[in-house]
Amino acid sequence: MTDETFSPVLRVQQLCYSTPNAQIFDRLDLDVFAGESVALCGPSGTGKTTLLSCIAGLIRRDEGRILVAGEEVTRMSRRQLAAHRRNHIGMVFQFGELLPELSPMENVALAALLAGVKREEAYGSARTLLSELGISHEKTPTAYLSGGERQRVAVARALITDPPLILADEPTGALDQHSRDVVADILFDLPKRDGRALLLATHDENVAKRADRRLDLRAGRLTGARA
Ligand SMILES: Nc1ncnc2c1ncn2[C@@H]1O[C@H](COP(=O)(O)OP(=O)(O)OP(=O)(O)O)[C@@H](O)[C@H]1O
Repeated sequence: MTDETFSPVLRVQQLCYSTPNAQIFDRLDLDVFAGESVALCGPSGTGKTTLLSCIAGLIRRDEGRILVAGEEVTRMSRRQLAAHRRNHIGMVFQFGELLPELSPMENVALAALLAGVKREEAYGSARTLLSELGISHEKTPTAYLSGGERQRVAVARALITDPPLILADEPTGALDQHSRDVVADILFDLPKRDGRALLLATHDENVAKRADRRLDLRAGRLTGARA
């Protein structure tokens, strides 16, 4: 086995970030490996969304390094970051943010088209993924879908570029119990099935306990571990 086998998909080293009002991260470290799910917990306002945003390169950190799939995103230009993100990071948010006037198929295929995939292949992969996730409303604008359906479309969109890292921010927060279980099943299956790394921020203890490890964000650092 090479060293690469043991390299984390996500490595955060000595991350520091402050807003004008508060220090959000104080030399925070985090590794997430292929095939592993990690729940990111902690009280409201401690910086879970901010951490996911720093990892995705949507917010520039003050100090520290972030590596995704072995590449240091904290050194990339905006353009490099956008390209790297499209191919290496899939993101799922609380309300399954989609383009409401577009169908599930269009929303999902668009992510692939933006990543440079050819039209036929993009639509073919979108159809396969949507069918795997049980979405049959190929032509209905996503505005008319239920919360659970939208969230499953959002998962399909996150997966279409086959990213090694999935970031999920309260992905089940807006759902009823049944949809919550369905979406959690799909997300926690990803590391096991495809060897992806999953980092999921949640307030829901039932969701958090399904992760391989649970980390709590407090006072700018991560604590706690469960194998
Ligand atoms: N652009 C900004 N300018 C100033 N403060 C900000 C900004 N973005 C976030 N914050 C502050 O940073 C802190 C962390 O916010 P964040 O949304 O990351 O917390 P969170 O742990 O995800 O909270 P929740 O669990 O409620 O979603 C909060 O105090 C928030 O008000």
